[in-house]
Amino acid sequence: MLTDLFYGIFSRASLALNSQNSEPWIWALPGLCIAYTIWRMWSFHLSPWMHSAEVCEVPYWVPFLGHTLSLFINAAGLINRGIKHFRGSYEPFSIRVLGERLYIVTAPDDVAMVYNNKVNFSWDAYMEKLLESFGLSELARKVSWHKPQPGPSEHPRMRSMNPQYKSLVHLIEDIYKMQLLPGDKLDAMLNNVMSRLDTWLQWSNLHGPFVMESSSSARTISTKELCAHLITDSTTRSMFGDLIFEYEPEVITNLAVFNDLSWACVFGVPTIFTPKLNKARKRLAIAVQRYLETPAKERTEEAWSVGSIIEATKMWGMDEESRVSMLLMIWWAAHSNTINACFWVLAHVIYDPSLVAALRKETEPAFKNKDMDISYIMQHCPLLESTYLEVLRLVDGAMSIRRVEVDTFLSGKLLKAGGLVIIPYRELHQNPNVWGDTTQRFVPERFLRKPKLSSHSSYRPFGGGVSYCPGRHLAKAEVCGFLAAFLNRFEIDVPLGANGKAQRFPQLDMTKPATGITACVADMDLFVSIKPSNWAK
Ligand code: HEM
Repeated sequence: MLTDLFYGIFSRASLALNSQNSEPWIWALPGLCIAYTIWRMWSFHLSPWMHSAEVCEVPYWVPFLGHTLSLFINAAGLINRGIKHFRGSYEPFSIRVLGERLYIVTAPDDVAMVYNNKVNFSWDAYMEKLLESFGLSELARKVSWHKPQPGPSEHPRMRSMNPQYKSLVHLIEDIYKMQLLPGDKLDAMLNNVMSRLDTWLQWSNLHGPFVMESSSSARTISTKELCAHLITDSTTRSMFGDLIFEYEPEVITNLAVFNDLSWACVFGVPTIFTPKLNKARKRLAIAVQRYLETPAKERTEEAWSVGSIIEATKMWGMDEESRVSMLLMIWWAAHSNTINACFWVLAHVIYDPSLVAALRKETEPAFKNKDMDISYIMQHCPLLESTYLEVLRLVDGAMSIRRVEVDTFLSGKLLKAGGLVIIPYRELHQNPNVWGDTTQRFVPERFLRKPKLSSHSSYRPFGGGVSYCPGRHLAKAEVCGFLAAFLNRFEIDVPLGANGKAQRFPQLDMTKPATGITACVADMDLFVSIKPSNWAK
């Protein structure tokens, strides 16, 4: 009824505004004001009061547009505003983006329920969006969700490769889990990546575009470039071998551009606005295309998962362009977050000399031989692990997305079928009810003092439920191994900046929607001066 009244007043006012006669203006403006006031009263006061079981919406000024701009300009600020608007109750609330309602879930128990109930809250809808954003054709996406049936016409390899006859998307997820969850296949990949990182982090090998200045005894390093270069190189070679670098010598530069701008791809920004991203993507796609055309027997260094995914996409009859897009997506997932994690862990540690000393002491036994002992680092370095978990808590700006399949109550509030649920990690990781009054501070020993926090429902750097990151073990080895080797092999100093003042601690770039660990502001970096440590010379 109120809606009818609102539209009645609104259409009379619009008619008046469109009229040639100037007199109706006198009527039109107050009419519009009244209509607008009624709409605000109804939407944000009366309706929530009358329908108390429904999820309340954060007020906004412009109908339809709602919070669209705020979401893209400062998602964390918007969600924080929502939490404050509902007086820190952490009950589910909603925001409006281009006319659609998005449910924001931040209370630890609600988060656990969304992740655990994969029937009511589906991950597949978001995966479908991701496949589209990465460039899979409509037909390829249809093919990817198709569940094959056993029978005489099935591909001869189907039964051995896909004994449960899952859809291609779910088969690829399984392949990734087999590669990355603890077992022989993870060991093979982890040893491959770590031995490359170990080799890079020797004084005699540490040359590249990340070296800003160099003398025989010291080098100035851009840590941002260093992390990007070493992690991309080691991860990429462990996946595709050296062959991909023959097909595209500028792999590292193009992947850096792709990573920086991947948010635009994930959020479906039209390609006309992203020429730099398109160019980098095209170069990488050509390299992957050539890789796909290379016979399997010549792709001798590839990871088991890469070979399996290439075979599976062929078996499903996916078109070539979509196969390339699928591999690009997997390649991106394998290194983009790890680069940023490495950078932030390094930055937080280097600014704290007593932590540098403590971590050196703790990790030193892993370097008593020439090669780094990664199992020692993974199993016997609790302060390093705690530091890593604490940095992830502070810098992870990603969100999990699920679609509500069936009307479901969370904390007494009704989430309607068809709506999208967003779980924003930053807000989970800053919740003062969980993290106390030091929530904003870097406390390296936090997880050492309270180990249970790492499995708390409000700590989700790797997501949860069906999409719980299978790469978390590899990521931990890469970041912790990288840091331990850097601290043990080099004496490190933070020189003054170009302006003669102390370098500012790098800032998180909160102006772009994050797809994982938040990147550093584009024109900030952390330059360190390094010398070989005495024993490593
Ligand atoms: C610090 C580093 C990393 C972080 C913070 C991270 C974070 C995440 C998160 C939050 C998700 C779940 C997304 C969601 O629920 O919407 C995810 C999924 C995934 N991650 Fe990671 N990740 C990291 C490293 C890696 C690495 C090294 C690999 C592979 C080598 C990897 C492979 C994947 C894959 C394949 C998925 C999708 C899982 C699925 O569809 O079931 N990640 N990651």
